[in-house]
Amino acid sequence: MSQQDHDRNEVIVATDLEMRFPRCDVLNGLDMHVRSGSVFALLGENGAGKTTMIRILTGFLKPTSGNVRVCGLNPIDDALEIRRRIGYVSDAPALYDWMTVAEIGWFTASFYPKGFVETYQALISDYEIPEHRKMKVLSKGQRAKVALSLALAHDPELLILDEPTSGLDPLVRRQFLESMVDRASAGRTVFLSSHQISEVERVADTVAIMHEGKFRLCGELADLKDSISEVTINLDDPLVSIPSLPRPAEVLSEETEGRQRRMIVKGFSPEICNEIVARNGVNGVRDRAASLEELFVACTRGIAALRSEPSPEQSLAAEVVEPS
Ligand SMILES: Nc1ncnc2c1ncn2[C@@H]1O[C@H](COP(=O)(O)OP(=O)(O)OP(=O)(O)O)[C@@H](O)[C@H]1O
Repeated sequence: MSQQDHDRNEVIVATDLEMRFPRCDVLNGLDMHVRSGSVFALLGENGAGKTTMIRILTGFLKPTSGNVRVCGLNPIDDALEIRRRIGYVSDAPALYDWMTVAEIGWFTASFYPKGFVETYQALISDYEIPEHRKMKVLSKGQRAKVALSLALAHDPELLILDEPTSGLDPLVRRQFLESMVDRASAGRTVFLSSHQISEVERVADTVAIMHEGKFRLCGELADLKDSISEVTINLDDPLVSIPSLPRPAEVLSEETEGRQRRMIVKGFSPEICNEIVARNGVNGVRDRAASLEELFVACTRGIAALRSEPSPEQSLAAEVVEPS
């Protein structure tokens, strides 16, 4: 790590990252800080740019602009050194099909310090994979286990995983997730992208939700869950309009069903709740902590809904009802 990153205890630092492909802008000024000793989970819809981000971190792709440091190194200038220091499993690991499970371990060991083969063999044996079987005849899950073993065998300070549990059966999945938490407790860092929200909820301490090329939300999972609520407002009349919530509340998504308005709100408080309850036409307000899945939907689909044109019914409400 560079002295500066080291002082801040950050293993990945990205600032103002932009990635533009012809006809497709994937990253639009993204900032990211990953604390060492954490499990950092990157969530996003299909095509949000998770793999693109990981390819930039691992030096396979040069960003259009912006700065990125991984373990204090520049992924383009120091790509080989970064790949030696980190462990990386892509969403479609390229493994030499003509080699056996044992041979691929010996081959990969030549790029790493002593001790690699022994650790690799121990992991392969834990996963119950026959050493002398050829890679090309392994099942999808067995290949995923070999790829993970190869990425873990040099005990990297940073492990980067693109969709790590796809192909693993529930038992191995659970074992694997627990081992990621153990790594973080031992001071190692795990950076993973995933669609499995319930898994992320179990293992991650920091979560980032990517949307339109930026992090729409990023923070410690416990803090995000504490600061974001699902708020349900019951109205006397479906046409009653509710003026915007006072600051610091921020509405991430909103939907109306009859007389009920349901919002995902950041920074909701008992004071704001009392203020809404006191308004004319409001029958009651309920709030509860939002789940990670609700946050994800709010930050992706909900944003589009908030930006879309108001329905004729909503416009009418705005015209005919004066806020109290
Ligand atoms: N080399 C490329 N040239 C042009 N467009 C690309 C290239 N690589 C990726 N893209 C586009 O960038 C966008 C983000 O792709 P990416 O694979 O990073 O998404 P993702 O979040 O990993 O998606 P998924 O969850 O489906 O795996 C997509 O629209 C994809 O088509």
